[in-house]
Amino acid sequence: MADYKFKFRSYQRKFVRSLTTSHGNWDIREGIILRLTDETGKVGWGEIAPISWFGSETLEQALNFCHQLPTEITDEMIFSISDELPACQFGFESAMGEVGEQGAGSREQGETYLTYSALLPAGEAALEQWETLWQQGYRTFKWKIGVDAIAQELEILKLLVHRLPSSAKLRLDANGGLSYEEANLWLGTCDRLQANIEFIEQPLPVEQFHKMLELSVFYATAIALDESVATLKQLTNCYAKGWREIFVIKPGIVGSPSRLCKFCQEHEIDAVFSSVFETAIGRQAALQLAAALSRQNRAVGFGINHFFAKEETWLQNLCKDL
Ligand SMILES: O=C(O)CCC(=O)c1ccccc1C(=O)O
Ligand SMILES: [Mg+2]
Repeated sequence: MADYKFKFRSYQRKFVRSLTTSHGNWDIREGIILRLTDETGKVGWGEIAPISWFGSETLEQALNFCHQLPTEITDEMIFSISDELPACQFGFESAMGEVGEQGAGSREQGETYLTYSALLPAGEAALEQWETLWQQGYRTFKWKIGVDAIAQELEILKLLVHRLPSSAKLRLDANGGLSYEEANLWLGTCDRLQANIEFIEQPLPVEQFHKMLELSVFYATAIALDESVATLKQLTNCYAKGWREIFVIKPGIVGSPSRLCKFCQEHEIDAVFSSVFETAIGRQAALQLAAALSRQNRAVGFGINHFFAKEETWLQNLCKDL
């Protein structure tokens, strides 16, 4: 049983280009950095980076939770954080894990074996951007769909597939923004293209799970659930209802890392780990989980650095002040 001194601070970070999805534009990432210090003075950092439009708690709920905690907390308190606050479960539990770690370096290891998927800008800009990312070494790309008119997007897809080297893999992410007819059109097109389309991510809204299950049987192109499995409770539910294609796991919002590990060890799911646009603190903890739990060589969706300015020192300054 350990006691920790607890401190936190909220942050705001502007994207250099907005993240455009079928939900609209996202321009500023807001989150919370937290610090736990044990009796011996060992420090662990954690990050709470909710995405409420995706199914996690809101930043306000996370801040309220942090404010009502005492300045001294125990691991019991951390393990009893409500399932309604999945991003908080991740932030506190990963900070606690860091305090308990054996020494620097141990956590860096697994990450070197991961391959990364780069997020392309939505729309036509993808046709230009992929090349820079290819030169940086990326071989898997993700493009957002369901943003513009479908006819226009299907044209861009054909151009993109034509231009990408044949060894590249492409993921299409609809963020739940397609109608059933559009989903059929996308999946049918992907089946016919005979290109390296790795999967279509979350074609339909969360409520239409059974339709996605049908589509996953009907088409050869794989489907990955994302919004449908945003939290561990949803993930467990979709698995129980028979989902056996791909699961996108965003460690930053899925909930308790230890319960996620337990689930992944009990069920051999095909998982793709993905970023929530967290800072280096959350990213480190998320990638550690990805390295431990990834199977089937799925690239992790953490190739998102080009959405932020380079050489950012604000995080170090924030940590120094905390
Ligand atoms: O998964 C990736 O490759 C990049 C991350 C990403 O797309 C994303 C980032 C923040 C919020 C939602 C999403 C998403 O997958 O829909
Ligand atoms: Mg997605």
